[in-house]
Amino acid sequence: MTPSDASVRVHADAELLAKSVAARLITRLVDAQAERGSACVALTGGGIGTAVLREVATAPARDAVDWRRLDVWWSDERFLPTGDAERNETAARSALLDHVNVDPERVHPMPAPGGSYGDDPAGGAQRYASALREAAGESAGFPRFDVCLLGVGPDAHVASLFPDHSASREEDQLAVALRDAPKPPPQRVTLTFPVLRGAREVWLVASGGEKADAVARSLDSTAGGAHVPAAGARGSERTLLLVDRPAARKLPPAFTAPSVA
Ligand SMILES: O=C(O)[C@H](O)[C@@H](O)[C@H](O)[C@H](O)COP(=O)(O)O
Repeated sequence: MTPSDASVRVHADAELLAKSVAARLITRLVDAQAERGSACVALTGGGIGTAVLREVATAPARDAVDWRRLDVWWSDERFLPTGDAERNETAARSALLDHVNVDPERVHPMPAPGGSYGDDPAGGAQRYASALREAAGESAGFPRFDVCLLGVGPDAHVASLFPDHSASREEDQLAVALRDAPKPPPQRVTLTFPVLRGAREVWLVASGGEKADAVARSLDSTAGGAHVPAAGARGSERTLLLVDRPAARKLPPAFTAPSVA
């Protein structure tokens, strides 16, 4: 299936961006549950990604989502002990998951050191890939996320897919380990592009002027995901680039008028 081109929404500042993405996420999950009886989301880490989850937790319409019928995955994780403050899982639980009635059996954190695979992130990546396959059943190969939420690094990385890293060129494994991530901590587990691109919708969320270059490069469909990961992250049905005005300042003028006041 041809990846979808990105549509851009610009909001005045980071707070309004986080609130807007939260409202959009609630509506998207409600629609998915109405259409298929359940919804499936992949969360990310980082400042704006976690801010979105905090806004979901306090949104008036929060409980329009049937939290018991939601499957929660992660697109990447820092390979740190469970409960470590630097884990994306820890941030997501604190921001949202501990405040809503999710089914613990349907929340799938990425592995931490000390599991059956020991302290090897590669073993953790293999374990997560097996969990993805088990959840999808034989036919699909891995779950199709209704929304794959991704932050964007200043180097245009998404999840833990960094420019020109071997993980960003991986097309067979569903999840891989890094031991040399440019963004600390160095040991990480990440989904690969085939899984991200299997999402119905990919949402790239970025705030702040330091992301302006990466945001502009993310629209370059000729760049290729290995060199510009944000340009390779596309949903099978829809891709949204959701940014605040500072992050949009290097986009073509047509995009920089805010979608809302
Ligand atoms: O583990 C991580 O750090 C994230 O998964 C990473 O991909 C993050 O989303 C981006 O680096 C943007 O982070 P900020 O929004 O904090 O800039």
